[in-house]
Amino acid sequence: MSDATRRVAVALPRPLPTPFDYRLDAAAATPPLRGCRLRVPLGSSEIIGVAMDEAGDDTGAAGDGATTLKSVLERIDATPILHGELWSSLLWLARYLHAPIGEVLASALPAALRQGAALPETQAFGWRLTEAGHTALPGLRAGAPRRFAELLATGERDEDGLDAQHPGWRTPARTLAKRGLIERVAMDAVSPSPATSPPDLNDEQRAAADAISAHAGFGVLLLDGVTGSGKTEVYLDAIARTLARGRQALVLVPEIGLTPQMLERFRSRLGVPIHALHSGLGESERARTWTAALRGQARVIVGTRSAAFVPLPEAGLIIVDEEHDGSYKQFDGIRYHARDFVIVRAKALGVPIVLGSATPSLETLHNAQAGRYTHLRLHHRAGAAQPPQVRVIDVRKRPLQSGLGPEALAAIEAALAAGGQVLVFRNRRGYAPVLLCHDCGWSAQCKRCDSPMTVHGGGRRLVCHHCGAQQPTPPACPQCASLALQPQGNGTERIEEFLSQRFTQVPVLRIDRGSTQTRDGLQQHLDTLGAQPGILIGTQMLAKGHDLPNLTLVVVVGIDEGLFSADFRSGEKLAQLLVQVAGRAGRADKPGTVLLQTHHPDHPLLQTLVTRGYHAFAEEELAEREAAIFPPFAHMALLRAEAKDVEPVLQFLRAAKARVGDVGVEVHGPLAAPMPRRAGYQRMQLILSSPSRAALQARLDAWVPELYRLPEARRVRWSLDVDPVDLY
Ligand SMILES: Nc1ncnc2c1ncn2[C@@H]1O[C@H](COP(=O)(O)OP(=O)(O)OP(=O)(O)O)[C@@H](O)[C@H]1O
Ligand SMILES: [Zn+2]
Repeated sequence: MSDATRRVAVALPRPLPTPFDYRLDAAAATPPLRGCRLRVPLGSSEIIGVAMDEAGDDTGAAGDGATTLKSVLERIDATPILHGELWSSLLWLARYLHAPIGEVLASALPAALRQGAALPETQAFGWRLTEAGHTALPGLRAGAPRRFAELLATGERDEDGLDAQHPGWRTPARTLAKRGLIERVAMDAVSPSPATSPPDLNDEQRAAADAISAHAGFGVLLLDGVTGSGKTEVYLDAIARTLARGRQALVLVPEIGLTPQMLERFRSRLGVPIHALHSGLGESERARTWTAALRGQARVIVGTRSAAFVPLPEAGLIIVDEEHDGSYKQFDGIRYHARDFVIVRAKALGVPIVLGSATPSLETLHNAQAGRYTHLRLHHRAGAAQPPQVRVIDVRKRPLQSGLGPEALAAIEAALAAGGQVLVFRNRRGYAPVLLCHDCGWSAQCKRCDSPMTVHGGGRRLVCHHCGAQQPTPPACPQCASLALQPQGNGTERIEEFLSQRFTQVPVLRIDRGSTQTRDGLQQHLDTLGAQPGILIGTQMLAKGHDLPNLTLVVVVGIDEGLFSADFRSGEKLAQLLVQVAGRAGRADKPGTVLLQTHHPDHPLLQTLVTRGYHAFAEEELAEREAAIFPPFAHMALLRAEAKDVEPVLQFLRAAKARVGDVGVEVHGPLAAPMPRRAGYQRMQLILSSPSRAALQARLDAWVPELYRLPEARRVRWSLDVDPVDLY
């Protein structure tokens, strides 16, 4: 190797335990190199990796191995795109999850950058009314140009926001610009121009907002406020103050919480462009937002799980809304928890982080009780709204029609007659959960999963919700040829069918993943309903984040299966869901009622929740978890493995188990996964558990590298999940 080359370790987006070494021309190796993307050969193809360090001297390897090192094909970035706090936090994440560093670094990058695209142009432009425009506005003829001018009169608008919220804005803009009534401006040249002013915060909101702003450095604050208590107003106040200090704010929201309405509320209140990051965006838009954050141009970033990876060079505040939400955990690939990761980032950045929820996770409540988090409470609904009245309805021996009892039907009728809207909540998509032969007992099972197929399309189709397999409903029973095939139980489709026949005078809308593919679709649905009386039937898509002022009745059906699930977190999840759904009712001046239909009216979870509330439930649940030594009183890691046959899975997990050792960590398994077969794969797992996070981490440090070397590992697909949220 000549003097003109250097050696560099490159992290590749592959399940490899360590980076690979490559050669790099000295001319291309000038620092700063660490955190720059490099195009390198791998096997017979090319791949984008990230330089792990400044290029080193290659003399140590000269002569022997060095000649076999392949050369870097291209250095993509002149300066690092991953550096500073984000770099060190990602390294921490890879160590904590015991995940390949190259995969962790790659998942922090938007797909376009991961594939080697150059950093995009990020200068944002917007439009504003000129002085001539202000003068001319009252005299403009009615029409699109006037409407656009009126919009700009409420404040400058950035082009991205216009594209998203006012498609078709360019034509009227051209007309107005020609007459000198509006002008195009670089967005960082404009000062915040809020179009709406905040309500007067009540005392609890004020105290919470002040407590957040009083935090100069790192601190975790739990904003624990009942549904409709005005948590969003507290966030907005804290973000406005962050912007005034010249700092960036990052807001994480659950997957279904990021609606155009929510973005518009932020934009109009804060008066700056809001940079949204979610899976509905195109790749180039995501890369642009990420890069704008890297350059400090994006001041407010609102995004779902993966927004936890945006660079924050001028960070001032991080907020996690609905911190208990399951969508913050990534379920495949790099299994990070966005909330937990941004807590680590906030600490490294030295900024406060707010975790908001009406139903905080038990982990978070436990941390607050231990004094690690500041606990801020909002006990009351904001404005004039009252808490909803919750009633448990015993439906044992009662006649049910598509799952609805007489009390629920009477209540729906009364609510509609009074001009209100009704939400019927059922957390099952499709027509019916099972297709059963009434003559021989046969039921339709997925061929590839240990699960029944769900009936869809009014009974015409069978769909597996686990692997996506589909088929037409058989005309007769495949086992006994009888024609007595009956859909059993009720999904949202069937409830919709029944209610739309029964209440013909009002709109009946079903909102679930089947009927509503996009966030905007959901909003369009809600817009068609407007304020008129009507019925919404929904899954958990409708459980949160929506403010429907006329919603006065919520009926919850089919919760009983959740009461008896084996998963240790199922009680917590059910309680959170019930409280969040109930929280949709009576959010404005009309009082709300919630009916919980059940065959188990005396179940302790329901009793505690209804008579004493979520926090009393959480206390009891925490006591049980402590007694059983479950999280948050223990820390877990799950080793999952799957293959077409069960034998190699067992061999791998047994070999892995034999190498754990027994210091400070308990190992359970190999156990079948709760769904032992899925999409044709046999699935099993080992559970590692320890009261000490440090002890568990120390064990994993030694153990995981060994797993890569096990010969048995080659015959299975395996993955490690640190802090699993469910055991599937
Ligand atoms: N101080 C206030 N005075 C009057 N109205 C308020 C005040 N704060 C909030 N509101 C209104 O109360 C409603 C609920 O507020 P917000 O959406 O902020 O609640 P939230 O706690 O985030 O709700 P959830 O967790 O249930 O989604 C909104 O319509 C909001 O405009
Ligand atoms: Zn299946």
